[in-house]
Amino acid sequence: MSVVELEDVTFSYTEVPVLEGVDLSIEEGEFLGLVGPNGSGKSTLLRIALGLESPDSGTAELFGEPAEAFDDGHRIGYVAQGTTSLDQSIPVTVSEAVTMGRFPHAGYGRLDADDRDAVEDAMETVGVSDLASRKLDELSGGQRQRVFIARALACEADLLALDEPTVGVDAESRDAFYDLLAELNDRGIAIVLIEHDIGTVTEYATTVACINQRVHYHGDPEGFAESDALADAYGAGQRVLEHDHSAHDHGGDQ
Ligand SMILES: Nc1ncnc2c1ncn2[C@@H]1O[C@H](COP(=O)(O)OP(=O)(O)OP(=O)(O)O)[C@@H](O)[C@H]1O
Repeated sequence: MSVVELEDVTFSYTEVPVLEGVDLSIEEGEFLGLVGPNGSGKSTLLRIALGLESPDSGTAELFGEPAEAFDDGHRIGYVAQGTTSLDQSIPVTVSEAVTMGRFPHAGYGRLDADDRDAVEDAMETVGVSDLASRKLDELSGGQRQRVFIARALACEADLLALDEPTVGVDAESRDAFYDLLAELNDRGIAIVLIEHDIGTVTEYATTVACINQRVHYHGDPEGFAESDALADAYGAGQRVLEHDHSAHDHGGDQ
């Protein structure tokens, strides 16, 4: 069973079509990098895949169920666009935020020792244990990002969906964050990542989809670098490949 399955999806907000005839799937254990120019429909596609928006025509399924009716929300960790650059006060500590992720497993009742262990393990995995009592608004964008991932881990999410998660995050934290994603993917968590830096996508993702209203490429990162999809989707002549992906394979074997 696919984690995500989109078939012939068409969508528009106004009379201008945003997505047309989009077929795309994410399989268990896959790390899909979703790229495309500004305004090409990436966030919209992700929102449709997660059941947050309904297609005008076509179908969207999550774990084999219609995405819109999917009610096992704890199986998905979604980090929406702009999450790192929150500027409002968030009077919640790191440990409270991660604990919230555990509530579905405790039936929204009292957390037992196993639940508390799961919360500790999740904070440990992403390296935020020493920040447990800090408030979210006292953290850097990169640290806050890790907390969102820890919450998804405490949830035992099967899919992490991340929409430009490292905007506003410094380069070092950014690399560490993507290394963490690769590690989680190696443990079997499916990942879909929207990211503008194509070098990062081809370095970390196991599959790449390039969209601009329709799917211009869907396949392995190596094939993407050699295909005409970049020029097709972005317009000829635009230089978007920034790194040599072949030098940075994270060792995933999907
Ligand atoms: N709520 C909305 N109402 C009307 N138009 C919208 C809305 N949200 C997005 N759009 C338009 O739909 C198109 C696709 O937007 P979307 O955010 O999906 O693209 P994107 O590829 O994620 O863009 P970016 O890379 O710039 O974040 C854009 O032209 C955008 O202006």
